[in-house]
Amino acid sequence: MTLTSDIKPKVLILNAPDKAPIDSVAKLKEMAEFYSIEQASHDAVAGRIAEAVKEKGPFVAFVVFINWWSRPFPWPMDEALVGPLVETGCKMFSAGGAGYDFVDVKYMSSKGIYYANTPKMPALRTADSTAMMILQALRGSSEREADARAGKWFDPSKPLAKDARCSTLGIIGMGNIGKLVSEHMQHFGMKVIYYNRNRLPPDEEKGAEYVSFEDILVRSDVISLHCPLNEDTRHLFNKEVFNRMKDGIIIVNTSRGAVIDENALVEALDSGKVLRAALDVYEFEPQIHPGLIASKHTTLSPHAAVANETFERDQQMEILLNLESFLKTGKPTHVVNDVS
Ligand SMILES: O=C(O)C(=O)CO
Repeated sequence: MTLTSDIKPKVLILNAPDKAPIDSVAKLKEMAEFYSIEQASHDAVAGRIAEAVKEKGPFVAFVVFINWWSRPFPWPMDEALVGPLVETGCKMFSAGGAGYDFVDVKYMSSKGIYYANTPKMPALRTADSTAMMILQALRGSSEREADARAGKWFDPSKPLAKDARCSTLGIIGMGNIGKLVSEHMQHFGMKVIYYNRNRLPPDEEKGAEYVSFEDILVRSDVISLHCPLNEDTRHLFNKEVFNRMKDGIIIVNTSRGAVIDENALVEALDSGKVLRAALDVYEFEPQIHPGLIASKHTTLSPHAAVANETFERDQQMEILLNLESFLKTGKPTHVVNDVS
């Protein structure tokens, strides 16, 4: 579908793209008429959408410039939220983030609507943070820092830092982020093995070895998660799976918290089966399991792996590119469901 007509199509936005360069917004304002609503809870935003559709609709697209620092989020993006847009012919939704576990993509596909994500913005930022977290966990930096702050000098009776050059990194999920983490950690001398739904073409493996899920469990010294959260990956790491891993494994997660059963992880940390965990994401955000907070063997950050000075600008620009492509060609740049 190409949107060519003298009447400008209407686009509903949630929050303003306040960090994107003015000219990239101005360009789009020439192509479409924008109406905005503000971030709030799911039910409040559902009401605002229904009202906007009634008073200003119909809209061809709905794009969300989420404010990451402000709760509540309006998720899930489901029929109850966007139904009035769908019923009045909206054809494209987009929000920030590589992940889209908060979106009912099945519902959108059944209605022939695109959902477009922003896979480029988080890739390098998350991979950089993951590399830092792998090194922190290998070195036990949280324990050392806690000692230093408590006025204790180096305690060699505590497990010493593991040497990256003698360690194997198992990556679960070899998409954009997994590939960058593999390259980063090979620079530190780690052997990298990976598990993915499908093996990568050889020229994309770049030194990483494709292995079975079982091999990841028994061969890795560190496992880093980079898979999406879906029905197949929810609690992929549970008590039974932790038991099949090497003793003293290190777990790093910058993907989605619910890929791990947090109760099982806390138990595995307490028993020493898991030596350390470095986590950016949690099963019930923004809550962090008290057992993870209490453990001396965790390095924790509040879903901040992507968050640097430029990420909001780049994320907003990626959403605007999705919108621009949709307005020009009828199809956004990064579709997760190709309904064309
Ligand atoms: O890109 C995503 O999906 C994120 O969660 C950013 O941290």
